[in-house]
Amino acid sequence: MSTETFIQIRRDLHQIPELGFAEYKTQQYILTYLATLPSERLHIKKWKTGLFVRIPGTKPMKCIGYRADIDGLPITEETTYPFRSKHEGYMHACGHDMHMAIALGILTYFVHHPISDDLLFIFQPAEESTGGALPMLKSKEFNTWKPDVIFALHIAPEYPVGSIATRPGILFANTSELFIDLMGTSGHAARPHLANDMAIAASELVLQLQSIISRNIDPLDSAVITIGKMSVGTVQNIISGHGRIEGTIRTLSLESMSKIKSRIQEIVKGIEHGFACQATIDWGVSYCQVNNEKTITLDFMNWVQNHTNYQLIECREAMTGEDFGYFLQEIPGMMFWLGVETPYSLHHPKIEPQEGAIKVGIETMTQYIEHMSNQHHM
Ligand SMILES: CC(=O)N[C@@H](CCC[C@H](N)C(=O)O)C(=O)O
Repeated sequence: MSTETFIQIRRDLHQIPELGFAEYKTQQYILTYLATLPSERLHIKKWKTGLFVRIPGTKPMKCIGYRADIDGLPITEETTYPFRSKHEGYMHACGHDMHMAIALGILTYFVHHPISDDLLFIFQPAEESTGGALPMLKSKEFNTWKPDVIFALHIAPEYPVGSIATRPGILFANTSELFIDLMGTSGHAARPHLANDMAIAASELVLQLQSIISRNIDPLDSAVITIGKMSVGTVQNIISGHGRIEGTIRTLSLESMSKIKSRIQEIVKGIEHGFACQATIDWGVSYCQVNNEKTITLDFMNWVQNHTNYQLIECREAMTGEDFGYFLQEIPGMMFWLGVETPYSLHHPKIEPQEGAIKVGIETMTQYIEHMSNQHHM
């Protein structure tokens, strides 16, 4: 099967982005594609809007897992593509369309080229929001087919096509969402002394939160607090009695995560006192860090360097989050960045990953899986 097939698959999937646990068309698209492959080689289990696909090996000694995330983002697309999203307000802006096309390319190769070991492909919902990895990992379906080793990749706008970047140990950060509601008293814009304005309290809170990273965290231990959304008020001449900020916390250590959370609680208490308002904090969803298993990662890195024409980059940790970290807590394995060079970042409405990377992803993983399987059958 040629790479063009998987480029087309990526373009088809690009047009139907769906949010976490609502990936109905995406799941159906993958199932329809799988139905074109020899059915005796495939065992398929649906899990919510995701899928597990197992390819039995000829003489299995282990099961090798490969995971692709499948959800899109609530972003209005601004690319120049003729195959833009048909779902207004939603976009594959984090490359999950590429991830799925590559996974289907690897899967298709092994349907036609059997290896000794069993393979498990995981099409995982909701990476961008509430996290599909943890419940998928706990599911009966997963546990009957649990792999012994697991891999995944993520596209990387900052690296050239033909490059692969990774490192042993932490690759992606710990994350926690952050939602804070502030309750004051609304009122007439001309009578501020009779109201309690949460626009001022929320603004002050956002600024104070920024001091945590610079003043409370060890400068050698990176952390991020980003407030991505702030909402107050209804119209310009009504004082807002409610303010809400929504953000995310990223840390490389769990100590920094708990330090940040306790500082946020203290600062929010200060805002309550200072502005005579009531506040609630909701920590939302947390992801654990992506911690690449050392031996497997070094073997993969050596193999890329010595057996492919691709460029291996030993990269630094990133403050991005990935619930693939939960798979790596239970199963040894690793994740890597796949270069797709584009000037726009992940989650940008204009991001156009270079499709040449699809071939790189498929070739790298098919050949490495074959190497891994042969190595242990000698
Ligand atoms: C690869 C990537 O961009 N992942 C997301 C996932 C984080 C979701 C999480 N619920 C949060 O925002 O805290 C990211 O934003 O890094």
